[in-house]
Amino acid sequence: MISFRHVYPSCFVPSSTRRVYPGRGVHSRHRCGLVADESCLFRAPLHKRSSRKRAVSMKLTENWSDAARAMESSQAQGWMLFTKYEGLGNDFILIDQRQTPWRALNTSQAVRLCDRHRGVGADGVIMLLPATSADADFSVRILNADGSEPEMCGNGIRCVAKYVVDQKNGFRDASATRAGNGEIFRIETGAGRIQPQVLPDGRVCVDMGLPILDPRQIPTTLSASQHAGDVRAVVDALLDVGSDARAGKRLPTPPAEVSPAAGFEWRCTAVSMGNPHCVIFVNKPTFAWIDANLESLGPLFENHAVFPRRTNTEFIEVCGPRELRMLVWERGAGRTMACGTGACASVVAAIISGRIPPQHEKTSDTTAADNCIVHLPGGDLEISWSSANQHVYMTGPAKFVYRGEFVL
Ligand SMILES: N[C@@H](CCC[C@H](N)C(=O)O)C(=O)O
Repeated sequence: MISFRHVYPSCFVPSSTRRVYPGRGVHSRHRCGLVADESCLFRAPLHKRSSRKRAVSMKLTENWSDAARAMESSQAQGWMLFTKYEGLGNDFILIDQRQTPWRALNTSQAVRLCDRHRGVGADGVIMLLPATSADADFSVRILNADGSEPEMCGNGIRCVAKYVVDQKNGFRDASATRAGNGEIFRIETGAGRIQPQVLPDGRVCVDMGLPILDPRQIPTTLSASQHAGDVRAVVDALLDVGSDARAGKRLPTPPAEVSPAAGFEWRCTAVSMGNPHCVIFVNKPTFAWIDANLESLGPLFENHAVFPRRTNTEFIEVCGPRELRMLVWERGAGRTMACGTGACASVVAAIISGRIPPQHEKTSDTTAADNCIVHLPGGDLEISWSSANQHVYMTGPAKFVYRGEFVL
């Protein structure tokens, strides 16, 4: 027996007082907030024009076989089933098209679905699709909240792996921490094959592959300044952001203790984890100032001319010998509570720039790695950079939020 819990009115927050970070559950201006203790069906017709039609109708069910039947008949009428997952508050609408091919979402449909006021609300949409080669289990296509298509998404891959494990169990207890049996999934992404594994403690460890440091492949027009192993990398390159009059007007004057106060010259280390990242190391007061001004500052980095495919930007305070604190402005999604590829890129940047001493030389010992904890607004990620195969591994949680269906 599934019990349901109304979250209205606690989730009904007037837009003027809404928190910067969106809620993890059903979150809407409409009186629709309803979260099940174990699971919840949420039916959201996303009509373009009439705001009245946008009102969300709930469809409650007491068991999952009823739900599955209801979903099947709904699909025949054009309703599409989705499942919402979150990894440290970075939230995604998963659409499983492995068995039931459906047309791919286009940019404007993804934008409408991700809209936190008029849609379901998420940082991105992830479509699970059949594999295109024999050495993969399935593939994913990812869309950012602005409809653009990134190559990779670390938190999203953890969510997808957890989804596949929960789905095998019919989503019973999906919202509880469900132990994995260590099965490794081989997932094709725009950044190559990525391998997540759901661990016995329910967290997901992802082999994120090799970091890319060659500026042409990131891509950035910033010049490589330093050797990192065999390649030349962009390390602490000078980047002018916010000093021109138009940009300057949008930024409040930083207090004296803020490090880039002189002309807004930032030091940037560029790393790709399949998608581009610009990592900026700052001191504690600067970190606080950036947090207060991220909405003005973030787009200036994201759209800077030196990043021809735009960039994700991480602001990092080194807060311990092997600990980083991170704020992120994501390409195509803005401020998010966490970014898995960003945390991996930041650890690589901290090591190649000498801010974190490497623990190991290259070795054939597969257990040797440089380990680091990254504190993000949504929680912590464990990142380790293997000294044996130079792959980066990311470990963190992924949680079921609710299931629902939409028509577009
Ligand atoms: N949040 C993600 C990254 C999603 C893609 C990114 N916005 C991009 O455009 O590259 C993560 O956890 O890695």
